[in-house]
Amino acid sequence: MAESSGNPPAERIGYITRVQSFSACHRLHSLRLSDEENKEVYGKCNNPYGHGHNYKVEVTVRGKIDPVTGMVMNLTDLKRSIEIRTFHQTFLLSLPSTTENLAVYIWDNMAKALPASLLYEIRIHETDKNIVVYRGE
Ligand SMILES: Nc1nc2c(c(=O)[nH]1)N=C([C@H](O)[C@H](O)COP(=O)(O)OP(=O)(O)OP(=O)(O)O)CN2
Ligand SMILES: [Zn+2]
Repeated sequence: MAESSGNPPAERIGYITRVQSFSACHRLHSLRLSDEENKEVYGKCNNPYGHGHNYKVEVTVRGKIDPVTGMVMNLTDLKRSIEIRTFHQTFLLSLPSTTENLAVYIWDNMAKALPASLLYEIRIHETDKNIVVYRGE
């Protein structure tokens, strides 16, 4: 890539994303609702036998593109952080296993693994049509 001469380039902000897939079975159920209320709220997804999804999780970090390395962060390091922090643990079932709660859970784990303020977004594809985004708010 050609480099221009003159003033140094302005600070550039980039977003980089690593995708991780996994399969899991779940049942939507809240311990704070009665059996009847659970059926009412979650419908077929409250079936006691559960059902499975092929989840696709996108972890996006946001940061300055280092002028020397050309990277926001090394994607190989991001990959390792995701593998270590996120998917070798069991999702706590004290909460309903919605994709929203899963996104918050993954956010909280990734926040422990990444440099402060880099983590930008967790995006989960529960199915091709159901997508949840969490940005730590
Ligand atoms: N706000 C949320 N709503 C629902 C969630 C969730 O995580 N957050 N999850 C589900 C279920 O997990 C369910 O598996 C999804 O059901 P559905 O949308 O019916 O998905 P299908 O693939 O069966 O739908 P098709 O459109 O027929 O392909 C429900 N709600
Ligand atoms: Zn489901």
